[in-house]
Amino acid sequence: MARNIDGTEISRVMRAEMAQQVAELQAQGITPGLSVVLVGNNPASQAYVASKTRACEALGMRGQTLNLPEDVSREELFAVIDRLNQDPAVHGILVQLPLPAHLPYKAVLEHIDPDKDVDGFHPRNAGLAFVGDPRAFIPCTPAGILEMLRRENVPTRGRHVVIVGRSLIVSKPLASLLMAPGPDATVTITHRHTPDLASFTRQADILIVAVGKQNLITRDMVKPGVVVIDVGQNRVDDPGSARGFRMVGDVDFDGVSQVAEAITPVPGGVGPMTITMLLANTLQAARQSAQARHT
Ligand SMILES: Nc1nc(=O)c2c([nH]1)NC[C@@H]1CN(c3ccc(C(=O)N[C@@H](CCC(=O)O)C(=O)O)cc3)C=[N+]21
Repeated sequence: MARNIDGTEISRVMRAEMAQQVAELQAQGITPGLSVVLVGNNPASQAYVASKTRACEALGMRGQTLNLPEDVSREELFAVIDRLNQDPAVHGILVQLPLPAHLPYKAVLEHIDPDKDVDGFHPRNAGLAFVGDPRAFIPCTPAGILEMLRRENVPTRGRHVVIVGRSLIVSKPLASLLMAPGPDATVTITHRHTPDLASFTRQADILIVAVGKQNLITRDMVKPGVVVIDVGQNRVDDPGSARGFRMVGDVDFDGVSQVAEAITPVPGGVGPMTITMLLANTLQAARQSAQARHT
């Protein structure tokens, strides 16, 4: 039976460490602040944004949400971002994705000051991360997965990591981080056009799944002893539960647990770690802005 990798518990430890660092900054007169821009009223996005700002406040940081109407124009959204870019009390800016179709999300992400881009989605940060420059903000989900592997003593050197999915937000930065000196993994990325997915996933020493499809990975598709990281966040109807739904990942947890060495649950795995790394990036942004003012 697989060991559970508990993202909630790792997050609790990391957030306690960070609360201490926030207190130290506050003693210097700096309160780290995150502003989240939410366009429209998608219930899942509203829930994620609320948990991000709540996590900020629990650490003694400022968490602010700017909720803009679904039909906001590109110019109005840019003006809001300009204002946050210029506000010295705002250290981190996050524009919640996905955006409505009429808004060009790449141009929007490029409009954020790269020094406040705590998501790490601005091309400058993506490029810095790609070349291994420590000044980059690392996207929160990849950073959270690396931190989990490190803290759970999962070796990566020379191991075959198979990543299912090719997203800009998770898979591409994660592949580049895992193959870099340090982690030293051998990395394969598969995606919707990869024939015979199982022939790849069965080779994985570490299998990372970031697609958004319930039960994509079943027990027959993994090698005994594999470490499985499930990035999926899928809602399934559950009329008996308080919210009317429950969260599941992309992996058939019960089946794959029979053969895996370790596995991250959903909820309580990668999700909380993503939020923890967002807090870490906001703290880093606040520290760097303090340093910039002293030089
Ligand atoms: N600019 C931007 N940055 C993001 O980082 C970003 C985004 N847009 N858009 C959407 C995705 C999704 N995402 C999640 C983070 C944590 C949980 C999380 O903590 N989930 C809980 C369960 C949540 C529940 O039960 O409702 C868990 O896995 O334990 C979920 C989803 C960040 N995203």
